Amino acid sequence: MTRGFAIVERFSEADLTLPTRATKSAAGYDLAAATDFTLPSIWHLNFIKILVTIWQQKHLTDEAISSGQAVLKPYLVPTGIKAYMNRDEVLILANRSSNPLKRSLVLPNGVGVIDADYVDNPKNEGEIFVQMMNFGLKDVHIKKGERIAQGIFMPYLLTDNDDIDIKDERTGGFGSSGK
Ligand SMILES: O=c1ccn([C@H]2C[C@H](O)[C@@H](COP(=O)(O)OP(=O)(O)OP(=O)(O)O)O2)c(=O)[nH]1
Ligand SMILES: [Mg+2]
Repeated sequence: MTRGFAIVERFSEADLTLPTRATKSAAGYDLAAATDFTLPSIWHLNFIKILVTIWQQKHLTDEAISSGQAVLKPYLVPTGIKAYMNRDEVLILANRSSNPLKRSLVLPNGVGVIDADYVDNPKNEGEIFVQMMNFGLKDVHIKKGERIAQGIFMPYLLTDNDDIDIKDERTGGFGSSGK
């Protein structure tokens, strides 16, 4: 087994399909949403929410923001998919170029980096989530099975003095290795 995709346990009964490439020379494997998912427009803040946001900017601690208490935050769209690969490879998650153009959907992290040691981690089995924000005026309703991003497998290189004795094992994602 060199590299590939598998469905995570919690979606084993959900009839998901594994990512595929759309054309002969497409670099990216298209990843789809595992469930229906609504991405609210970032502009849909009513007056109260605007006040709350201003208040939060002043008073929320970093911990509260990272635990999801901020009003303006990215959403994590589940894919129900994990990716396995060789240790010296990485899956780069990129937006589909049609997403910003047609649906105002942006990946706030620019690209997602799916590490080889993310797969089967004890916290979420290595499920890939796509971070998204909707900069359009209307809410966007994503349907289960709709393609939302693409994953490109690539080799990565190490520096001369790389510390090959790193013993830390990945326990999750999204800040699991500390700040
Ligand atoms: O768009 C993304 C980006 C990352 N991940 C997962 C896979 C990746 O291996 C892990 C950690 O990502 P990264 O190293 O970019 O984030 P971090 O903030 O440094 O978290 P950590 O401390 O867990 O490394 O989170 C996703 O599912 N989707
Ligand atoms: Mg990291």
